[in-house]
Amino acid sequence: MKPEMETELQGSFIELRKALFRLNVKDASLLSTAQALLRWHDAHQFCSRSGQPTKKNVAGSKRVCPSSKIIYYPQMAPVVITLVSDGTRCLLARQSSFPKGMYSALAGFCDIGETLEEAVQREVAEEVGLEVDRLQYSASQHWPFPNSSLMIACHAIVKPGQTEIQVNLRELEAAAWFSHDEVVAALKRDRPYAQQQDGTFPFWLPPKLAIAHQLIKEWVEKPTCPSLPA
Ligand SMILES: NC(=O)c1ccc[n+]([C@@H]2O[C@H](COP(=O)([O-])OP(=O)(O)OC[C@H]3O[C@@H](n4cnc5c(N)ncnc54)[C@H](O)[C@@H]3O)[C@@H](O)[C@H]2O)c1
Repeated sequence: MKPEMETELQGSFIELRKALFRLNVKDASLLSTAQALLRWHDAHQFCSRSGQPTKKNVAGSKRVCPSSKIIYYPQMAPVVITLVSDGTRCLLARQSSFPKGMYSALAGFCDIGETLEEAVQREVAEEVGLEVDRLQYSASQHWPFPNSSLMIACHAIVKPGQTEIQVNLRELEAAAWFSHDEVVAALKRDRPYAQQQDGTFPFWLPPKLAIAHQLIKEWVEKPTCPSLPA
């Protein structure tokens, strides 16, 4: 591990986020994995059955309770992230906690017992009131915020006639359809945080490090998803 990354590991959660955005994608992935493991060890120092201290193995890949013999392994929570399209536009949303002006794809934790397909359909229905089908897997990513998540990214198309968004304001601040040109322009914005003269912030997209960026870029390159079955 590079010395500057070891230093970053000592930092707080906010510092970690800043560090990740400064690094290239590969180093950021290493850093986020290391930080996630450190946080997991810190949060699993005691056995949930015996209450006794657990012991880390030499590799740091698990913890064992000498009393109950239970072995604890680091875990990741599966999260689906979906770029919904109607064939010509894509649907992006923002939470009030996002940086001003930033929109992303729809994301949500999988419920226990759900398939990925069911999780995508439930999350899209819950967040924007739309039914989707024709799912296409894109890629996956480890994501350290707030704890370790396995982001599973896919594209989906709304069912015919299903384009009216009903934003669930308990989960989102806003959601909207964006044209291809609007998304292309947003991807080119190099100083997204800059406030405009009228006090508003321009529409911008997650940085390259986030799998949301990759999903959006894929859609820009193939907006009609020709590889999806008709
Ligand atoms: N890498 C990316 O491009 C990208 C993009 C968007 C979201 N994300 C991540 O995806 C995750 C989910 O996104 P979101 O918008 O639903 O996040 P969120 O933080 O709004 O979480 C929604 C709710 O899920 C519940 N929750 C938290 N941890 C859980 C867990 N382990 N299992 C089940 N439920 C849990 C909580 O009640 C929380 O309020 C977040 O960790 C977010 O950081 C990553």
